[in-house]
Amino acid sequence: MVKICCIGAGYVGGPTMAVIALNREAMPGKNLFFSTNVEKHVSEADIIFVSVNTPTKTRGLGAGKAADLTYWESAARMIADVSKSDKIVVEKSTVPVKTAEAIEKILTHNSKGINYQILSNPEFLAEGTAIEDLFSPDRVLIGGRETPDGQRAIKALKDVYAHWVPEDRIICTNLWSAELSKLAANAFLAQRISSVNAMSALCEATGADVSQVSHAIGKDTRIGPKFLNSSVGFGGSCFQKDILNLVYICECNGLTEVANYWKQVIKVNDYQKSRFVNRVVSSMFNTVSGKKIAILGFAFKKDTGDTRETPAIDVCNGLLGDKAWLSIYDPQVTEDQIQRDLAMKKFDWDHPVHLQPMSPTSVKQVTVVWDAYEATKNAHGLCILTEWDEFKSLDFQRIFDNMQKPAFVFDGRNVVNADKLREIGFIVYSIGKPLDPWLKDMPAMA
Ligand SMILES: NC(=O)C1=CN([C@@H]2O[C@H](COP(=O)(O)OP(=O)(O)OC[C@H]3O[C@@H](n4cnc5c(N)ncnc54)[C@H](O)[C@@H]3O)[C@@H](O)[C@H]2O)C=CC1
Ligand SMILES: O=C(O)[C@H]1O[C@H](OP(=O)(O)OP(=O)(O)OC[C@H]2O[C@@H](n3ccc(=O)[nH]c3=O)[C@H](O)[C@@H]2O)[C@H](O)[C@@H](O)[C@@H]1O
Repeated sequence: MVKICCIGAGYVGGPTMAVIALNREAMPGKNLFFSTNVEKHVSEADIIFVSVNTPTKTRGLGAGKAADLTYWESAARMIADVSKSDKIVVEKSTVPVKTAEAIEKILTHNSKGINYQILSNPEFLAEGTAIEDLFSPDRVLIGGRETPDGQRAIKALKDVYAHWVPEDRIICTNLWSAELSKLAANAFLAQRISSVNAMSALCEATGADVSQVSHAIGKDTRIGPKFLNSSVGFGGSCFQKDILNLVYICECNGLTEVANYWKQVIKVNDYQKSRFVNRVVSSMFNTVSGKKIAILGFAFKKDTGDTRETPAIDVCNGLLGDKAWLSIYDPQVTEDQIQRDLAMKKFDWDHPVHLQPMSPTSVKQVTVVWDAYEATKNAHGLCILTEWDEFKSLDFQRIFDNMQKPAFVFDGRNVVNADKLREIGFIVYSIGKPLDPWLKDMPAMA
């Protein structure tokens, strides 16, 4: 029986190993172990997955763009140190194109006669749907060397997935295609959101409604309906990181135009967040200084407590920069996390916790509460930054009664019924929707 070990038990490594284990034995649970004795398990394994962090570099060459492969390299060196038999090493982390070549060099230069085959097997799961995505993936991608040994390694990994994934969904390619396809998939997905968000600004300027536009274009089977929801901006641990990485690789290959093309996806995302902040401030008489503003939702999307690169961080920091007082409510994010996020430097979050900066001093204009009604009490405005279902069924009359007047709602996820809220008396801004008369007269966006 093939023995599998995974280095890195985070969002990707943990669920991936659980699903592989569940699909191999009649008695699931007896074949899945979590251990810190990494040397022992690596030396016993036939196939070693590596799903450690690959954050954006914060210092040195390529800072702010290139992937930091420190954790990957240390995993590879450890594999080289402890291995006594041939190994298949699987890149599960998202890595720059050609990483396999670097890993191969580290392993073979320390090989003691052991044969290593490196495979690229990127992961496409999304958070909140990880188990469904792993059980029923659109595709599994395996890249390897085009040598007989490389092809044998591909077959060995294919056999692992073939326990539950139909064969026609397992795509085998060369190494570089597999590595690049992961970056390309995330870049295309993020590009769709930036495209619809760019349209949202034009919708506001013209009286078009972005939901109607999305619906109309999504009906074209060549475009398709998914991933066309306008928002305050995309977040999450990977879209920005992977596009920056792609941009860096293009630049290193002298492809400036291609790099600039993809950079624009991030620029539009940043524009969308600052556009939202500008809307809030300009609507409220051009100042939010000393005003209480409720923030409903802090996670980067609903059904997760994950705040990595959440647009809420930039929106909150933008409002704090204008001296607002924020009262934040998210059903799954803790006060400690929010305080850390608002004080942390860009990209520091994507390192193992023990390597992150010590607990920062808390931002004093921020309070975190466990109830949307508490958050909105006496507030001048409320901003919806995550599309939690519970925000749709809030008692907005009660909220209105307890807010300062005029009372503003800024819906960054298009979750509330703007007409109903206007009937109650709110001034409502919904991303990409025809503007409230109040907002029409306010200064145009930067
Ligand atoms: N989060 C997601 O939804 C997806 C992430 N990815 C990619 O997968 C990779 C991992 O991402 P996540 O699982 O989200 O990260 P994570 O931060 O949740 O997990 C990584 C884990 O690796 C551990 N680690 C780091 N160095 C180690 C070492 N030398 N030995 C043992 N453990 C070590 C860390 O302590 C951490 O627990 C990244 O490259 C990411 O881009 C790919 C698809 C989806
Ligand atoms: O490489 C990764 O880490 C993963 O990144 C994303 O998954 P994830 O970040 O978990 O979440 P998504 O559902 O893709 O959402 C990302 C962001 O885009 C936003 N979004 C999504 C869809 C949409 O129509 N509009 C929109 O603004 C979400 O609110 C969220 O902030 C991809 O969907 C996964 O395929 C990929 O494996």
